[in-house]
Amino acid sequence: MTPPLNLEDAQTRLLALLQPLAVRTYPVDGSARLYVAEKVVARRSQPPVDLSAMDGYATCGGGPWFLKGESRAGAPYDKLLGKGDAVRISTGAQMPLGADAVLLQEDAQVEGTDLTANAPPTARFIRRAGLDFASGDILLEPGTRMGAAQIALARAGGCGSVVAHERPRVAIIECGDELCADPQDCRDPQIPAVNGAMLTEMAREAGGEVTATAPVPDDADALVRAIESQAEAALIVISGGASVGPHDLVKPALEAAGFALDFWRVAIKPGKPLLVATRGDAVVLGLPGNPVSSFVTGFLFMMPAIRRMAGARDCVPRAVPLRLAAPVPEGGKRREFVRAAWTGDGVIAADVQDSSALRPLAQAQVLIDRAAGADPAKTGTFVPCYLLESGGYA
Ligand SMILES: Nc1nc2c(c(=O)[nH]1)N[C@H]1C(S)=C(S)[C@@H](COP(=O)(O)OP(=O)(O)OC[C@H]3O[C@@H](n4cnc5c(N)ncnc54)[C@H](O)[C@@H]3O)O[C@H]1N2
Ligand code: MOO
Repeated sequence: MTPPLNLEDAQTRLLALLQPLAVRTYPVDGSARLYVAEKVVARRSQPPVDLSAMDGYATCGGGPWFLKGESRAGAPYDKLLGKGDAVRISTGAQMPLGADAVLLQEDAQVEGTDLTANAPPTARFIRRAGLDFASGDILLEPGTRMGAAQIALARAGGCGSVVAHERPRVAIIECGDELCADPQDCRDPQIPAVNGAMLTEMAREAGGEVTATAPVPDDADALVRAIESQAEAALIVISGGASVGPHDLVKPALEAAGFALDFWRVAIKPGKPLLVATRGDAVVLGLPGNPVSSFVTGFLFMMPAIRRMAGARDCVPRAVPLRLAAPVPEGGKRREFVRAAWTGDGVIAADVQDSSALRPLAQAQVLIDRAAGADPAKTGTFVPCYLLESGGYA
């Protein structure tokens, strides 16, 4: 048996098997979780003209001023202001020609058409044309993930569509005789199947278009049939049966279906018995069945694999240093991904780190990356952490 790979080598091997998918044009409003394949370029400037950043008065020169009219958002005042002139102005309304400052409404005194100030007007409240971007600027680089802010930016730039990679088709197969599809109708010794639903969410978050099958029994033929039925998928993810027991059938089933093993086992905890196999262009990712092992390997391997096919610039999660709010013991034999909760004061590792324990996982905001054999770390130490809500994709 070859020794387990280290994490980065295993991720590199998996990603090298996959290519970004074809590109097409998508309406910008439907582009969430896609990765742009071509630069998104501004077709207009933002703001297109100088605007007021506050409600108040656009003024020209020192006061007092004579109020000549109003500039509202969408309805500008279209005459030139001379010294001593002012107009009422709203946030987002165009600065009239000749105006050089904005007087805050709170600092203004108005009597009829006479305006005086308790504090001087300032040019700081003018939002200059092109402050955000100018026409022709690159708004989004290829490989950027479309999300709420990116959709807003592309729209602001006058773009109605983006060119992005197709969503990778991902098939998720969970296996085990003990698994029951309906969590409400599950009698001992059956257990509710959780990994399929969990990995489906994670795969969608990474940009995949997911098909999940009902749990497959621990039977090599049934598993082969399930794999063959998903032959259209760019990535087949199998959860469970990846270990060494007599009912751990994934490896033999894959061999029977003509897949070649690329690698098996990675030196991480949880998640050691991960496997990758290929047949032609088809790639199978076999994740260990313990739910937390499936989650962690889904996070470290499945999501990056999907991002790679979806054309992401950065595929693997990125760690950020966070402060320990409680000490952690020395690292074990394998590099460990420790479930931890974020408090205002820092991160606290959960007491229970068993790879079957879903409660500490669901209460965690981060995974602390603990090197094998790391020294014990005290409160206040900064440790590398992966943020779970963003899929570790910063
Ligand atoms: N002799 C050895 N035994 C084990 C080793 C080893 O090296 N030598 N590795 C252990 C490690 S580490 C892991 S992780 C597990 C992974 O095993 P499998 O991938 O074969 O997973 P299963 O045996 O199928 O299931 C493990 C556990 O998780 C539950 N499970 C599985 N799938 C689901 C699901 N979809 N939803 C909910 N729960 C699920 C299953 O009932 C088991 O309790 O192997 C160790 N053993
Ligand atoms: O690697 Mo297993 O995932 O330790 O439980």
